[in-house]
Amino acid sequence: MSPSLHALMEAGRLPPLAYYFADFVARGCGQAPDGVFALSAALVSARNLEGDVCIDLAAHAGRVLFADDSAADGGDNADGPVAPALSDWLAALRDCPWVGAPGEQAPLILDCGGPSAADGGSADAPAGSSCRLYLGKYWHFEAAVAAALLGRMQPAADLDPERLADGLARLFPAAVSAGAPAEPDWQRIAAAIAVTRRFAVISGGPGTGKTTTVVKVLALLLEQAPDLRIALAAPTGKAAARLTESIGGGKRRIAADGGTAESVLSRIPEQARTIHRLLGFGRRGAGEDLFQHDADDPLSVDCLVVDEASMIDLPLMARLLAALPASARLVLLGDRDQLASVEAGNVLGDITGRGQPVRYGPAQRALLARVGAAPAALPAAAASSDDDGAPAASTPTPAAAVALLRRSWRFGADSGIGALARAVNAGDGATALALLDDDAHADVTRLVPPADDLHPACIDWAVARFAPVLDAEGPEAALAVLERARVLAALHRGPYGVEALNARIAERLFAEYRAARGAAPSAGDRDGLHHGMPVMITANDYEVGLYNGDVGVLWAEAAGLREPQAPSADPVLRGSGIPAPDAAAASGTGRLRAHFRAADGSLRTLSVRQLPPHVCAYALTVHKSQGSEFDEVLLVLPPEPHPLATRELLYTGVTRARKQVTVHTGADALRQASTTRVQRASALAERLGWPVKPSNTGTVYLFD
Ligand SMILES: Nc1ncnc2c1ncn2[C@@H]1O[C@H](COP(=O)(O)OP(=O)(O)OP(=O)(O)O)[C@@H](O)[C@H]1O
Repeated sequence: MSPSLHALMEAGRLPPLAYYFADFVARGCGQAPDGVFALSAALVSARNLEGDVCIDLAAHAGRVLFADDSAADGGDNADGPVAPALSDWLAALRDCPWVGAPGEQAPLILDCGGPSAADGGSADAPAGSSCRLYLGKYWHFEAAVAAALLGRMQPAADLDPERLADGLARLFPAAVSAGAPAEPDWQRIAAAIAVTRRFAVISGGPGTGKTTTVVKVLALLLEQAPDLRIALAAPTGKAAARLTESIGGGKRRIAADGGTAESVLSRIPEQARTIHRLLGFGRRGAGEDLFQHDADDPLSVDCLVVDEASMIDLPLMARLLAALPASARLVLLGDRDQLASVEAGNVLGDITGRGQPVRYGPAQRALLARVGAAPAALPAAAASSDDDGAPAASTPTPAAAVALLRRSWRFGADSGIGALARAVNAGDGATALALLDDDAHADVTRLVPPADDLHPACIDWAVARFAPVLDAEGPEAALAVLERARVLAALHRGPYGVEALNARIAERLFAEYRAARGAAPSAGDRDGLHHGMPVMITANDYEVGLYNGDVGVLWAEAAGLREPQAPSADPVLRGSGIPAPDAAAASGTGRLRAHFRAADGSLRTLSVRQLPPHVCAYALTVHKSQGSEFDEVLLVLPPEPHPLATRELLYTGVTRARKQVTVHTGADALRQASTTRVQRASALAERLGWPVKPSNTGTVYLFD
């Protein structure tokens, strides 16, 4: 007999949230607690927590669910519940009043309207093979995002093509921005797409010039419409700060080149905000983020630019689009090959076709040629032979809104990081391994882990980079030191996870500080916090104004020392490697305060008692590192292949490094990660009109 949902939860194979949701809805509509409906609800909820927007029933029908990943048989554990055959499953779901049809309000929604990723959309697939089951509100999020984007897919009206062609020629002079003679100027093409369309995505790897291009896009738009109201946003405070900095840099470069009038440049804003701040301080209602701006109170903007779009999850994208007036332009910047958002969805990946080649039809190519942005014949990557004979596209395909930047200006031909990122992105584990192991590239190295433990050099690496934080002159300088290097890991738990890494790094730093000075660094009065420690916020706090992913540093006001104490008996504090502060001793030292860099670059200071939920951040998960870059990165993967160590994770981790990356990995683990792709179930790509295909190779980048 297969275990009950309750037993699965107790065994850690079903998240409690998924169990309680399934139990609640099954009871609510009078279904058996372990019946098909409860099982379906538990599966949808559990998959949603893992990032899927829906489940494709055909992909699960007849299979063991909630298999034990840690089982010796590799997870194919026969004692899990088995999903019904597809036809039985559909009949049971259709029989249940709490399973709604598309558009209805219900806890679960069954949508059999689209093609299925599981069967590749073949015409002779069995009936029902295209059925997806959603948590009700996620169906509505997905439908709303698709509708809002499809509503913006037509080319922009009211453009002066001659003025645009002139502006493109000024801002993208061929000698500067085209690379090798045969290579099209992708930045110019991207700019032309973004200006001529109401919705555009500019996707590219690190240093491919996304921000450089978008500043020129804004200049071109302002040359067309001087009163355009522009807003800049990013998903995290860190990403917003970087966007602010890059936009400022881009404006200065244009000013130096004289590409446009000073009066135009002065109207390009530099200040980027977090999406949460842009939408207005919200509150949490019924477990959801609610914002001031929505469809009833839309944003006062004509053009919104959002950076790091790969980090935007489906619910946030739905809320952002709801608050954006239908007439406003939207330009998304990001890297479609990076990891998807932490929460459910792979919005940028879906919008850009899940790694499929981007092919422009005749209408798009004619438009680009008209504004002088397309060479007479775009190469195969941009123009497909199979659309040559197609009728002029009256229905725009989503590819028309997507521009891929393929040349990195940051990583030259001799850059190991660039070559490594390219190899990983192409799924070429053998080349990636060779790059890490040969001596030709000093900027990429590998630490070969011992069989069953972390290589001790990992902790040495971190201590060498973080010890200077404790000697910094103040919190500003400490943040600057912290921003230079980071340990990134694939996992949370176990010897290779961020929890253990943080504990070991903190313990060593603490011990070395005490050995050198005869006193421990100042500690806070809770949670093992101490002077010089980086912290990352893990939940949005609208009142305090700190958001998930923000990183700050704890700093004792009068960089205080106190007497060493015995290690804590408290398991939480013991886990952090920090002795428990005794209140009297702590009060005699400098008071610990937390400092964060605001989006405008200034420092925000608050007491540790005001800190929203947070974790120690010497080591971060790769997911949490999105939107940040560091000079040096140590990327810790488990020595053996692991399902969470994927190509997207490896690529994202490697490309967080600007100057040096060290990868802690076994050879098989690296090869396997390079070929394992993240597949999140969703129908957004198909809703937007992309053909149903599993994602294939990542974007290929050209280097100097
Ligand atoms: N066409 C170009 N010619 C010369 N240098 C360029 C060009 N485009 C971008 N660069 C330079 O490359 C660097 C990266 O550009 P930019 O910041 O715009 O890239 P990005 O894709 O936004 O980077 P990030 O990975 O930080 O998001 C900048 O120093 C910029 O000046």
